[in-house]
Amino acid sequence: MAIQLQQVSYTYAQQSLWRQTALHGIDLDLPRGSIVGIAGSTGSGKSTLLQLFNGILRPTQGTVSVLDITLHAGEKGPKLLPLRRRVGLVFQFPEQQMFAETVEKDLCFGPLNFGMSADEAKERARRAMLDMGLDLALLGRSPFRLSGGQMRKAAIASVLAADPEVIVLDEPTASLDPVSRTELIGLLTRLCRERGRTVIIVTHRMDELLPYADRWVLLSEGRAVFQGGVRELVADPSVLTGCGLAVPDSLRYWRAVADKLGLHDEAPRLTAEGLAELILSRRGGSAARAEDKGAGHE
Ligand SMILES: Nc1ncnc2c1ncn2[C@@H]1O[C@H](COP(=O)(O)OP(=O)(O)OP(=O)(O)O)[C@@H](O)[C@H]1O
Repeated sequence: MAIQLQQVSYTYAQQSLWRQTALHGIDLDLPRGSIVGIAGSTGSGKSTLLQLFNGILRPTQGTVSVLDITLHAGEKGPKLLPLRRRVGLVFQFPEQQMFAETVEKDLCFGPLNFGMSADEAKERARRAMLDMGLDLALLGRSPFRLSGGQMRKAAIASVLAADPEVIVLDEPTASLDPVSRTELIGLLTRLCRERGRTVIIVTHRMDELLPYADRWVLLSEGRAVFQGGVRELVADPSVLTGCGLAVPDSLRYWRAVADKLGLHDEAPRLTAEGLAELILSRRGGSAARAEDKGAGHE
């Protein structure tokens, strides 16, 4: 497993009279080399949960195991640097993680801190910028003189530059244009499928991640009310509405088609292209005629 939580609770402001318990008794198993989507309504505890994964927050109860590092409630110890080296976290608000004078210094910070040479760090920074589709001319600019979308991309690039084994992202596509959103999900999918990285994404846009996620965790009022694959979500979308989420369009379309064509045992097709291909293949002759017509126009 990449990440395991056993009976984890987290309470903010433990020293004061006012306490807010954001997470209650969470058990989680997130497999290595998978893409995991985390969803839940506002205030359900998603950002708090992510911050437990790289030790920014320590559990107030229970145990968090990340790769081979285990953090127990109340424990203080020298485990944070190795953990942060292996688990990169992209914050919900990118300005919370950009702090250096220039974008380049920001992107080099992780690689240098983890022992790379200056040249290696600069090369990593350059590659991460290109992966994120950012102009290299921005390397010399202050992160605070970037547009919202550029800053989000630079914040993601600063995590990718350190090449962590587990990449955790809090609403990474917010403030990105539709093309950049698709490209980012594509890049993260490749990092998972081709390089074995574990990718964990909090999202309010389930539709864009549904075709790629291996597993979903749904949170409601600080509790993990669902853990499973897309087939389970398709079978019972009421788990979504039960925690205040709308059923994503792609799930609704798939259910409508599967009901009509009696395809309940098929793997859900959650992209427009996948669904269209399936419908056409079921219509057989009509599909062939449509192709013939298309060829006739060439
Ligand atoms: N620093 C903090 N101090 C006290 N309470 C906090 C703090 N941060 C979050 N909370 C509370 O913890 C609960 C969970 O917050 P969290 O930010 O984890 O939710 P979320 O699911 O990420 O929400 P959103 O979708 O709005 O980003 C909320 O009730 C919130 O008010």
